[in-house]
Amino acid sequence: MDKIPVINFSLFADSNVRNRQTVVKQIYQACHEIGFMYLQNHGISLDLIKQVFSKSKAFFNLSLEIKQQLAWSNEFSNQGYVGIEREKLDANKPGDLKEAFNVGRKDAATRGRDDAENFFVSCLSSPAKDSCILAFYQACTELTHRILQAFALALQLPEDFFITRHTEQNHTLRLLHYPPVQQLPQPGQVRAGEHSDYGSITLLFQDEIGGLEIQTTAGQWIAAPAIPDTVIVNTGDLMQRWTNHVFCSTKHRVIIPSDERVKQSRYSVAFFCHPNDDTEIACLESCQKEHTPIYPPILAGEYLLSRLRATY
Ligand SMILES: O=C(O)CCC(=O)C(=O)O
Ligand SMILES: [Fe+2]
Repeated sequence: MDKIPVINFSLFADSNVRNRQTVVKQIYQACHEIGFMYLQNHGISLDLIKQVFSKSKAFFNLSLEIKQQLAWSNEFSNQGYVGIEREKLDANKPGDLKEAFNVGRKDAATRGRDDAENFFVSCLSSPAKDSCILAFYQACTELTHRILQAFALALQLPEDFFITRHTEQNHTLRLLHYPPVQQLPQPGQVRAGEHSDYGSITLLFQDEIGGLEIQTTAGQWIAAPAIPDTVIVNTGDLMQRWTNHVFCSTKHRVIIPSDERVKQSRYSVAFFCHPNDDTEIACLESCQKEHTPIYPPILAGEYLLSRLRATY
């Protein structure tokens, strides 16, 4: 598959079992062959998405000083502001030309929140305090649950198999801003370095600027432009481990536009869906037909921490 499929997700809620089964098959094929898809009729209100983008713009417009008061401080909470060039999604390349703000739901005590972060939570300018951002977090959680249901059916598992392992809301909602590129980038520097995502599924909403590319199994980079009224869904590394590569976690990156758009900001919003920390990610039985387990079992929480440590 060298094209990202567009799937009408409303049919998954259809009372007609055949229609439902058709969507499940399309999702299986997309995850198996390319690891990315566009979902139409995903159920998240366009108005809410617009509001989130405008809150994001307002936040990134704040002074660096204010944003730094909300700085990301450790991989345990994985929350807060990440400045330009701080993160290297591709560890071998210069830092990414982007800034980000991570919003999580994780209970403070279980992730060892320190005093600085208590300050962050109480800070009024924090998007993590915003009701529209929290409503969006909830809407994304619900959408990922419906997708996880389809995944379970696609893999011949009980319908609630993945949902019951995603109850802690360990997910991270990430606002992203790629500022206009005014200076010559360092060699190999891009807006977001080549990487695959760490968790089970990612939802991605983007503006019209473009630059997102994904790598096909043949090694070719193809553009993944915004398609109105759709959300991009991709499978992450934990899902790839769980399914023994039946579902693939595909490399992607955000390049610097080679035209006038280089002078414009790009905004996107990603929702990284993660299993409960104590979920053992061990190769699913229904995924052992083609080959024996590729990876040893690992706990989801430990895996995520190791990946975050490697990128900051
Ligand atoms: O901004 C985008 O379009 C992609 C961002 C991304 O891949 C990520 O943050 O993992
Ligand atoms: Fe990504």
